[in-house]
Amino acid sequence: MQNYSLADTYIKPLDPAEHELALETKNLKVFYGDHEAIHGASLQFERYKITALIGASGSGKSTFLRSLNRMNDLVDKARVTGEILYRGLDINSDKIDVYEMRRHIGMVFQRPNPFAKSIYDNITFAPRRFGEKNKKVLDEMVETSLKQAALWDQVKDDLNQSGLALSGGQQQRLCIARAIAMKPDILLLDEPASALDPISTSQVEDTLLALKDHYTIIIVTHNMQQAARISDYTSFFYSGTAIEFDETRKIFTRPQIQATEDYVSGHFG
Ligand SMILES: Nc1ncnc2c1ncn2[C@@H]1O[C@H](COP(=O)(O)OP(=O)(O)OP(=O)(O)O)[C@@H](O)[C@H]1O
Repeated sequence: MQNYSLADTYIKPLDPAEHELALETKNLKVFYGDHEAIHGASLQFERYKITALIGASGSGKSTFLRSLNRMNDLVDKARVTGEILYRGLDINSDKIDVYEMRRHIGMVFQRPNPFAKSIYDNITFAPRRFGEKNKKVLDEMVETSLKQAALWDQVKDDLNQSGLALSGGQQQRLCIARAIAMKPDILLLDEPASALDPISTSQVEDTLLALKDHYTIIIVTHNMQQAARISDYTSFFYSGTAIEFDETRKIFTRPQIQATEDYVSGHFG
């Protein structure tokens, strides 16, 4: 594989006067033991937009994404430095209540992972744990989040069926519904469609496009067409560095950096 300079980067700045920011990282580094997997990423994420993180396997996309709601806290030997600014707070600080923060910054994983419970219980599990007991409120929450995840019409007649009885695409939309039941501001998705067939993938993409009205979405994807189809901004990661960040149409038509150009045009390596 050709070696590209990690110093050669282009990160388009988003002027906060014109672009409301939902989240921003400043010099974010992630270490696994002595290995520095992310080399000081400073990226901005605009509110109510979809930002795609692309790059070859091992370039650090998932590591970066996981750090945005401190999932790396759960990874042995992982250490994160730098700032992750959300509503003026650095969520990487020791003073942050991580469980409370994750209500605002939710995550959906690569493989659909519904609980072995009913559809209703999948969605109400976390809200009940956070103290919501009112049946009417919970019912509304189930209906709203299933509607937002474009699953309501398919499951409304049997909310007691097991989440595991749904198709893969439906399970992933149930996981999205479960994540948005907590009304987060930001949804992090790590290759949410990679385990799905093309029809389910397209349904999940439609769901994400519809969710953009209410949520800021940051998505890791290996699928270049998917990034081009659904995202407003794209960041290209190479060897632990956010090499380029710009509007998606620019990344795919006129990238500033050779490594990005080679990656998006399939001439990488
Ligand atoms: N739990 C871990 N422990 C140690 N090293 C890790 C761990 N997770 C990831 N890494 C290392 O960090 C680097 C970035 O990996 P990461 O999984 O973030 O890349 P990625 O771009 O998401 O890859 P993929 O597209 O294959 O998921 C790699 O060198 C990887 O080996």
